[in-house]
Formats: sequence, structure tokens, C-alpha cells
Amino acid sequence: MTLSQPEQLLPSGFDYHPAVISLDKSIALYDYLCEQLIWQQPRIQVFGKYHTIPRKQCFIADDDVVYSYSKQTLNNSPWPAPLLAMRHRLQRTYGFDFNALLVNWYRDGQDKMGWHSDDEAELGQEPCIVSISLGASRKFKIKHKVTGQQYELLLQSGSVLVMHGDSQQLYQHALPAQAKVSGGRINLTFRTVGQALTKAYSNGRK
Ligand SMILES: O=C(O)CCC(=O)C(=O)O
Ligand SMILES: [Fe+2]
Repeated sequence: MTLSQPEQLLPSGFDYHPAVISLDKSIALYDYLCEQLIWQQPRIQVFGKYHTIPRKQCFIADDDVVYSYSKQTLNNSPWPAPLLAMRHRLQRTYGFDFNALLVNWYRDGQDKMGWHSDDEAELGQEPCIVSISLGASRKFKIKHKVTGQQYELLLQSGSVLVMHGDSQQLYQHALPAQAKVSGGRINLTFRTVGQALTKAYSNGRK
């Protein structure tokens, strides 16, 4: 995996690298994951109300990782071989052992993720989150928590978005619905979950 220079103007702490994985490989991996992963669509509690999340997800992690999402502990799925290989490659590139991977499947443009920061205590003060996109291109929005300044980025199949430094402290991000998008997209977010393992993963992500 070679990384090209970021091409789009983004706030510090967000680095976008298009075409890190070839288009053919990224689509083949999309198809494989659609079929092979055990997908869940949990109901979560946000501000006291229950919602079914508007996407599917699969949480892949080492056995000793415990991660909760809006008061529900996620079931750890084992690492499929291609994702384990990717984890090791990313470890060599970034120097982090990514022991957890939240996989999101946006079946079409109706599926989405609301504004949030990945700032849970168990990810540490300045987490490094590596986000890989497979399938349909989707808009990704970033918003400064204080000034409200927004940035928009198109996440293309095979791209890598790295969020690091104070990106989670200063900004929120979201994947808005795009009614005209008919294709599906899978997003892989590699994370390192610290040793204080049982904290809540609930941060208002809708
Ligand atoms: O689908 C995406 O690109 C964003 C996913 C995300 O923000 C998350 O899983 O925390
Ligand atoms: Fe996120």
C-alpha cells in the first residue's frame, strides 16, 4: 500500500489519499464483505429515544476488546483474512496496532451517519482512525465544533482517510444521505481501543 499526497484542502488532522487500493480490488473487496460479514442493524438509544441505525454494521475486533455503542455492547466478529492482512499493512504504515474495526455498510444513498466525533475515552486523547472506502462515492462532511466552519470531501472507492491529532476534539464528521446514489458503499474504520476497555461507545452517532 503506497500513500500519495493529500489532494483536497482539509483541516489539519484529516488526510485524504485517493486510489490507495485499485478500483478493481476495492470493488472485489466490497462484494466479498457484503457476502461474508454477519451484518447487524441494532436499535440504539439517542437522547432517550430508540432508533434503528440507518445503515448496517459489523464490529470486528480482538477477543479482549470490549466496545459499547449507545449502551449496547457490540458483539466482536473475528477478523476475515483479507482484513487481517490490511490491519498488518496499516500497522506497518502508521505504527498503530489497530485491534478493532467498525465496518459500516451504506446499502444506498438513503443510508447515512449523523454528526459525531470518535472521541470516546477508550480511543485515547488523540486517536488515529484509518477509514477506507469501498464502492459508491459518498460525500463526507466535517464541521468545526466552535466556529461551525464546514468542509466537504468526496470519498472514492479505494481511498484512505486518516483522522488523527486533535481532529476528534475539534471537529465532528458525518456521512449525509444522498438520495440520488443507488450503489452501496462499505466503510472500514480501523481503531485502536485502549486497555480501559469497557467504556461507552455512545456519542450520539445516529
Ligand atoms: O462512513 C464513513 O465514511 C464514516 C464512518 C464513521 O465516521 C465512523 O464509523 O465513525
Ligand atoms: Fe466517525
